[in-house]
Amino acid sequence: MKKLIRIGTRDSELALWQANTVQKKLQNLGYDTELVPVKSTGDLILDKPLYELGITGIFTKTLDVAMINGTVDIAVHSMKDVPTLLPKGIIQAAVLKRASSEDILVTNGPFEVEKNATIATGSLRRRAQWLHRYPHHSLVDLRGNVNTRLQKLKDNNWQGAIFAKAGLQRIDVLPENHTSLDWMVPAPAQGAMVIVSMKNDDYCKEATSNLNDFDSEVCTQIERDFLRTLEGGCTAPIGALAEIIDDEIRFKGVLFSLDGQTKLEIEKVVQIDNYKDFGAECAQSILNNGGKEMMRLIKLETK
Ligand SMILES: NCc1[nH]cc(CCC(=O)O)c1CC(=O)O
Repeated sequence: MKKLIRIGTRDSELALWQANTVQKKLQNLGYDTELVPVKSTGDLILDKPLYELGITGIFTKTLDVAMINGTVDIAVHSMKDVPTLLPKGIIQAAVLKRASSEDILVTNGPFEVEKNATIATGSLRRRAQWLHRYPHHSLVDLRGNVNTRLQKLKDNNWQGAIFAKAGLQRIDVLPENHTSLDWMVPAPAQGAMVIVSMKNDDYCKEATSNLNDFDSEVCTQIERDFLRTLEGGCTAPIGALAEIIDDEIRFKGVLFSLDGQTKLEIEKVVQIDNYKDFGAECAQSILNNGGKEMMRLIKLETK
């Protein structure tokens, strides 16, 4: 029997673009769909850095509740915003083909890294990696959706702000004045969109399975296993990127101290067939080589 699939989404322009994309793909497959935008806590509290709020899943919780209450059937998220442990009863139904995973610096006019500079970002991971490379720079916090952040950059006397390239490309606001930060390790699953559904909803699971991209699923799983094994529910400067090249997966994972001074890093290659425990093993190796102590300090400092 044909059912209406109600697609839950945040109401930012980027979230709506992503949910719209999923809606179109499902409609092309013959499914009936409807978009249901909701406001998330993460979009309402904008005056504090994310890590200070101490809530994981701040962008996804409202939609989890809507799905459990049955007011929406599926939800579309930027996968990097989704906690590594999903609430009971909710499953990852599909990972869409990943876009660019890269971080970029959007600049306010000409910019030379040698000089003193003020760079804006709300992310511990971006902040730590920036300070590791440019210890003489100052960093300021920057929150809000993509358009708000672009506007704040224009309104302030900062030299630049850091963004995920995929987010700017999706809503077509990538400014000309940007530089690629190919040395920065992205957030686990950056650039990937995920659809979640209820575990017992066979109709939606079947419908959305058509949208899954296996390579993106494998790479994001490795990155998120790495994250889950390292952080155990807290927020830390962690980057991870897995890429499939021929029949191999190349992985790079990093853990930084909050001030960016200490960096633990792993780079490893694995055959695709052996990907299952790979992310967790890479994290274990970091934990055994100084990572445990570093995570303990990060937890103390972000409390
Ligand atoms: N936390 C905000 C967020 N979540 C997903 C994206 C961009 C899209 C993506 O990475 O998939 C962004 C914006 C940014 O980091 O600049």
